This record gives sequence, structure tokens and C-alpha cells, in this order.
Amino acid sequence: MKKGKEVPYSLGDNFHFIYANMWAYDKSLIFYGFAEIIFNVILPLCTVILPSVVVGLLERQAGIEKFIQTMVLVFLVYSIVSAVQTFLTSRNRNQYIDIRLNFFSIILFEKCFSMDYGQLEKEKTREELKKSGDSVYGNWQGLEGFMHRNVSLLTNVLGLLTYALVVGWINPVFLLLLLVLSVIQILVFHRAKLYEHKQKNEMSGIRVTQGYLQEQAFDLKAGKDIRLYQLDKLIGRVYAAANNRLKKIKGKIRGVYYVNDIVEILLKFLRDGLCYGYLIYLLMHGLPVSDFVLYLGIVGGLAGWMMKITEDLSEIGRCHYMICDFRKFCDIKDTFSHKSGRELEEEDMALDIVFDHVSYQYEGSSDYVLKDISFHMGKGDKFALVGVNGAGKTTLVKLMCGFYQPTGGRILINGIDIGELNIENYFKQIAVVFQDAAVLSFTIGENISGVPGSKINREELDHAIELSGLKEKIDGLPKGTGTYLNKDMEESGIQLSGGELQKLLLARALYKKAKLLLFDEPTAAMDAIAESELYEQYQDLLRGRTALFISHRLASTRYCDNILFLENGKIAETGSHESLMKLNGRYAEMFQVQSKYYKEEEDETEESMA
Ligand SMILES: Nc1ncnc2c1ncn2[C@@H]1O[C@H](COP(=O)(O)OP(=O)(O)OP(=O)(O)O)[C@@H](O)[C@H]1O
Repeated sequence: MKKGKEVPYSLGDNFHFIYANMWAYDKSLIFYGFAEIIFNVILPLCTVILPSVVVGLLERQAGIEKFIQTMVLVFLVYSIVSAVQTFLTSRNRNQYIDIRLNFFSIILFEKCFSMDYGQLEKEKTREELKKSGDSVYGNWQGLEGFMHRNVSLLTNVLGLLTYALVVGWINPVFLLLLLVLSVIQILVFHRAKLYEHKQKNEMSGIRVTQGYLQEQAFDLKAGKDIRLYQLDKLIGRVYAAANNRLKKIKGKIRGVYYVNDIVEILLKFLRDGLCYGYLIYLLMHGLPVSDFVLYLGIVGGLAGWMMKITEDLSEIGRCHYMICDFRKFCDIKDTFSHKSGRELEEEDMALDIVFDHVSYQYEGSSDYVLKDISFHMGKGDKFALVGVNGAGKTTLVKLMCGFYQPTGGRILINGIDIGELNIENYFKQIAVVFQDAAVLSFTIGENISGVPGSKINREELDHAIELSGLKEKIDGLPKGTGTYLNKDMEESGIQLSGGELQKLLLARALYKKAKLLLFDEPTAAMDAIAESELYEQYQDLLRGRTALFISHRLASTRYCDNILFLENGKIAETGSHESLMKLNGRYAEMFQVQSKYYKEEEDETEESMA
């Protein structure tokens, strides 16, 4: 396997990609990154300079007053440098988390929400998506890991070059003292950890919410509805609110850790002061200066710097591959126009649809699902699409939605090739009820309207609920349309039955006031009464709009102007219910089989009642 093929971007490319985006997101990230590197090196330098200053003073036999003054000054400088370094590390760490969550993760979300649905459905894309998701998950891997590791590498390289004399002194006399100081430090740290642990429950609750919302971005079922009902904004808001809550908790935890950091600095200050004091004491009692300096040198950790550089390099390599995964996914090309393309006229109440010799073959499949399909749905027409399982009905609907590009032929919407349309503008004009439609675990009102509670048009919401037959159910709920669905977001959320869910999906399609409505088995889960009531109302519900619906219950086709009977990927018969019955072909055969079944069912019911 050629390596060049596997890794589409060089390390330099990725370096540029990350830092150009950091620059675009927040220029201060670069400056603070450099500042951290400098202070990371200055800090140990201070600890090297400190003893040399002490040696200089002693060698020059400075007076005690001058000595104390200089010591205080040096320790003061050291403390300031240390505090600044701690601040920079903490700031950068949080800023890198911020850019990962609020910039790079959003790029990934947006890509998932907006990319061609047909592309998102492919297995290969889904694998790439999984890998890409990993690259924005966690602090020490992928994109964020790359930022941390670059700072660490540059620090260690600079440190190695300049930190020739590592200052430190370990003496058995001090071992006990150091242990005591370490225990104090551990206790303070433990307190901070305990506090963090206490926040875990709330944090994991928020993370479950975030996880659920992230799943919606990756979920195929949700993907269709997110596009068609522009739910990305609603999800985005809830995600941002969860992010903010998490940010607040993290801020409090950071505060506790900051106290810990300050205690750590003070203890370090005390520890170093005692070490140096002792060395000075020894020096003043006969320890040669050369030994003194030597001791300081050997405590140094050149080996430590080296080890860290090795570790950084290997981690940067790992992160680089993950950035490649991220970029590969984000660079997947769309075949539809998303931000550009032609927009449909606003004034139209309905759309005109032409399938002109359309064929379709799924990638990797040897057969065509649809072959040479041609028909014309004029503005306001109501069509039924029928056929046996697997005939290609859903595929045809997905083509009409703009989820797939036809393999052959053209689809014209108001005379414009669907490939030339701004597909996002087109999505806004259509409503689809899929067999496997997804609802979000938000409120009923938000699910129907696709907007946050405060922005819902109450009158239109009530109207859509009434038309869909869901009014009685919602009136019986204490929180009405403010009731949450499922339990992902709210403990008191409710579970709708299959039929109720279909009514809710219908209400959503009606609320949208779409110009083209597509129903894929919209009543499959409804009881016979609800179904017949709905069909009775269809003419009124869809007046003036173009509509196509798939139903296996052929009784429903009577309400349509035209029926397309699909068989083996072709339109085998087309016409009104009456004309197809007269033709006495496949449609009539299917209808008679169903009528017989209904008749038998009716007889059985009558017998059991007798
Ligand atoms: N994403 C896909 N990749 C490959 N093949 C697919 C895909 N989706 C559907 N097919 C195949 O295309 C054919 C038509 O499927 P489609 O779902 O369009 O049929 P249908 O008429 O809607 O069926 P049903 O009445 O059962 O809902 C089936 O053989 C199916 O296996």
C-alpha cells in the first residue's frame, strides 16, 4: 500500500491547516501559544539563574542586606514568572478545548448536516465520519492534541537547548521534608479532584445530551428531516446551551484547580527556598563552589527533556493521521449545489415535477432500481405511487427530494434541472413523511414547527395538530405541545405510539406549508378509522399543493388524480383508479386481492360479533 495514497496531507499541510484556522478563529491563540512556550522555558531558566545569582553574591562577599534584597527580588521574579506560566498553560488548555468544540466540531456538524444525503448514506462515508469524529473527541488526540503537543514540543526543544544546567537538589536530609510537602500538595489536589468528581454527575448528564445531539448529526434517519425541516438551527441552539452549562461547571472546577495551582506554587517556592538555603548553609561551611555548581547541574533532567521530545514527536505523528481523517471527511465533494444554484420562485403555491427518462442504480449494485421512468406532475396534482415491496418507490421519492442524483435522465422542478437548484432552498419548499422518519427528543411543538418554543406560530401549530388528528391526544397532556418526546432530554418525556407518531409527522408536514408533499406510507401505523378520516380530508389538507404518496393500501389511491404502478423498476401502468381497473392489469389484480382480504376481514368481524 502506498503511503502517499493513505495520507493525503503532509505534516506541513496539517500544520498550516491547524494554525491558519486558529489564526482565523482567534489570533490571540497564536500569541498566547508562543508566550506559553517562552514562559515554559523561562521558568526553569529562573531556577538555574537563582543559584548562580546566589553563588555570585557569595563569591563577591556581598553584605547581608544586599544579599537579602537580591534574594527577595529573585524570588519575586520567579513567583511572577511562575504565576504567568500557570495562567498561560491553563488559558491555552481551555482555549484549545474551546476551538475544538466550538469551531472544528461545528465544521464537522455542519458538514454532516449539509452534505449530499446520498453521500452520507454510503458505508465508506460513514466509516470516514466515525474516524473524523474521533479526531475532535478528547483533549490529547486529534486536532486538540496536535495543538497541545506542538506547544510541548517547542517548549522541550527550547528547554533542551537552553536548559543546560538543571537546577534541583535532592538530599536524604530533605527527603522527609519533601515528602511532607508532597503530602500537603496531594491533599490539596485530592480536594480539587473530589470537587471535580462531585460535578461529574451533572457533567455526564450534559454529555449524554451532547452525545444525543451529536448522534442526530450522524444519524441517517435524522439526516433527512434535519435537511428538510432545517432542524440544524434548533439542534445547534440546544447544543450551545448544553455547552454553556458545561462551560460554567468547568469554570468552577478550574477555579478549584487554580487554588490548587497556587498552593503548588507556594509549596514549590518553600521547597526550593529550603533546598537553596541548605546548599548555601553547606557552602558557607566549606562546600567548594565548584561542587555546589556541580550539584545543581546533576540534579538537572536533560534526559527528561529528551524523553519528552520523543514522546511529543510520536504523539504529533498520531494526531497528524487523525487530522488527515478529519480533513478527508470535510473535503468530500457534493454533487448538488448547496450555497449556490438557482432558487425557485417564491410566489408559487405548488411545484411542477417532471421525471424525464430517469434511471437510478445504487453504488456497488449491479442492477438498476429504476429504469427509464417518465411522468409529469403538474402544479397541484395528487399522484399515488404503488407497487410491490422493493419496486423502487422510496428510491423514487428520494430522487424527487434531491437526496440522490439520477444515474440517467433528468428531474425538472418548475422546469429547472434539480442538479442546478440550490438544494437547500429546494428543501425549504418540500415536506416529506418517510416510513422511518425521525423525531427529536424535543417538545412536541418544536418537533412540529422545527423552531424553538418561543418562535412557534401557535395558530398554525394548533391548525396542523387539528388536521392531523392529534388534538385529542395533546389536549390530554398536562404540558400540551410543550411535552417532551422520549426521555433523552427530559425525565418526564413521553413515548408516542406508532400511529400517533405518524399523525405528528403529518402535522409537521402540514405546518411547513410546503409546495410539494411526499408521503411514504403515511398511514401504515394508523388504525382504520384514523386512516379513513385522513383520506377523507386529503383533498382539503393538500388543496393547491402538489402531492405524491405511496401506500400499500390501494383503497387510498382513489383520492388521487393519477396512479403510477411501479414494477421491476419501471412504470408498468399509469392512469386513474377507474381506468386502471378497466385495464384489468397488474394494478386491478392487486386491488382485487386486497379487496378480497378486506372483505374476508369484514366477514370475520361480523361473524365474531354475531
Ligand atoms: N441505500 C441503498 N443501497 C443499495 N440498495 C438499496 C438502497 N436502498 C434501497 N435499495 C434497494 O433498492 C430496491 C428498492 O428499494 P426501495 O426502498 O426503493 O423499494 P420500495 O418500493 O420503497 O419498497 P417497500 O415497499 O418495501 O418500502 C430494493 O431492492 C432495495 O434493496
